[in-house]
Amino acid sequence: MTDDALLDVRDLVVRHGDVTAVDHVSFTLAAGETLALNGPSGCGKSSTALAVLQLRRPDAGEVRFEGKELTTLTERELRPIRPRMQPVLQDPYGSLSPRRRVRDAVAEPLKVQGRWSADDGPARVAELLDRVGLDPSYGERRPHELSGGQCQRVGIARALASEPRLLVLDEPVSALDPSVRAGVLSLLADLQDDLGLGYLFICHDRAVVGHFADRSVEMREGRVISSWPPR
Ligand SMILES: Nc1ncnc2c1ncn2[C@@H]1O[C@H](COP(=O)(O)OP(=O)(O)OP(=O)(O)O)[C@@H](O)[C@H]1O
Repeated sequence: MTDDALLDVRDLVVRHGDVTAVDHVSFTLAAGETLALNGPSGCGKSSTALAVLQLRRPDAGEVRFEGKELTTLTERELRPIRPRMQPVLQDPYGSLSPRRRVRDAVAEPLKVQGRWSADDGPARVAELLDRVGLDPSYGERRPHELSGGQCQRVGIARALASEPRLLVLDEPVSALDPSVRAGVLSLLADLQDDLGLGYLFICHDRAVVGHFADRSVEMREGRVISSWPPR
């Protein structure tokens, strides 16, 4: 176990009925680093991501985040930790409520976590939108009034509202037009530089992985079959 790891996953196992989706997977991730989970459809990437986030409790193994073992914690004990590890999902529209304005989607984590005040809450939302490259006037829009790339930026702003240390990015650019992918990846790189975030970056596209990740592990049928650079 490495002391300076932001995330240290050991022998993770996730079963869906008879299917072992994740079969003794181990990896570490440091703050400020991007680790890609790469591999074909069905190899267990999303199951790994959900188990890291404790959105699906693993069947065995350890998930140590900021030095704390999460798999043995109760839901109540996890509550203060959850904001610090945030997912960003593939489908930018699906992760936002269609009826809710952008400003309310970004404000929600602040309100739920008791960090909202009428005095400075709206300014914080405007600042978060600006941080992801959106004019604060976009706060008045609803998801269907945004492009896919803008919508994904809102998803990132919403994740940042929780002041996370780790983003679990599950195919964050796969649903986007090739022409807007580079912009979103470059935003993620800037945010990582500025905030020292760790990224667990799930991606099936090797070209994107090679360009964006510091390290990668390749999965097949629930197992890690290789890692780059080699250990
Ligand atoms: N909720 C579930 N119930 C039953 N089986 C599941 C469930 N989720 C995943 N699986 C199975 O577990 C295995 C791993 O799936 P998982 O979604 O983790 O892989 P993936 O690499 O993320 O695939 P994709 O890139 O298509 O999302 C697959 O065989 C899948 O069918």
